[in-house]
Amino acid sequence: MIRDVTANNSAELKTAETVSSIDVALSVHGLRHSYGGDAFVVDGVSLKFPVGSWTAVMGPSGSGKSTLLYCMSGLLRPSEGRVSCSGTDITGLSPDELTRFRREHFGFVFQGYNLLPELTCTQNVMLPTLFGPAPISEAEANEALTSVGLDGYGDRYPDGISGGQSQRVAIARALATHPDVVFADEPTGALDTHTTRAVMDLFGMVVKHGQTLIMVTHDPNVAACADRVVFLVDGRLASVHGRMSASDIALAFATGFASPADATTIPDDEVHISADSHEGE
Ligand SMILES: Nc1ncnc2c1ncn2[C@@H]1O[C@H](COP(=O)(O)OP(=O)(O)OP(=O)(O)O)[C@@H](O)[C@H]1O
Repeated sequence: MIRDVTANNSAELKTAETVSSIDVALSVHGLRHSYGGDAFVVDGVSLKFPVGSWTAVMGPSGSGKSTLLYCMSGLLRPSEGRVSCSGTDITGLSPDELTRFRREHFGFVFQGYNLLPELTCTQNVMLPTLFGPAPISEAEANEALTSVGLDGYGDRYPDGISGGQSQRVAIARALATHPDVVFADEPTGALDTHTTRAVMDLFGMVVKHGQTLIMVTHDPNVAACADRVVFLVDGRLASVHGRMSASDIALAFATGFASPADATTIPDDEVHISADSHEGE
């Protein structure tokens, strides 16, 4: 059953608390983005992401998922609205400040891995930190590779490893600086089912360690691993759910995202999430 994350019956309230009463890693208010002209591809999104939560952003092709992710992560400056992280409104930062902030607080995992072929796996993990104030050592990069199951792969080059291993290098690179928030855009889009499962297990570990994960995906099985599923339609929040099964997610797609009886559209700031969503994992 799709769980209504704003359900107001008492049983639900016992296991849920408002995000406003727990630590928030990232907060987005009134986000709108246009690539030019009057059309907003992200149109008035407000959400809060609790520390240590895992959110899947889903919706039809072209609904603005990637644009939302890029605006939230400071890769794209939104046309309107605020994005706050650790008490900083990142939409108010200068380009240099924003680059620094991203480097210190955010990690990124993309479908295409974005590994440089001329560099070894270790060097790829180290690379983003080399331009900042706290470059990581070779040993730290290798430790990050070990944490994603790639012990001994440091000297290999990207063209000598599989797609799944490449994605794990990309995840090691994203995690090496211990970012507060990891943004992932279709992180399993190019992976087979087995490797997808391994990447989801890794993400589960990341979240258990208190990092916050925000992931765009088309895959109901992948989204079913998240604590919360957010559906975007035409740049707007269609509905926000707690943990969903893959079949309920598929049903939501089939019925237009908000039709299932207990799905809900969340008002601006009042997003509820299960307080015990990682228990028993
Ligand atoms: N750089 C850009 N310039 C102009 N329009 C863009 C740009 N990037 C995306 N768009 C448009 O913005 C809309 C939303 O795109 P976006 O990639 O955010 O959607 P999406 O939901 O992630 O799509 P998909 O699931 O197909 O990846 C689309 O109509 C797209 O064509």
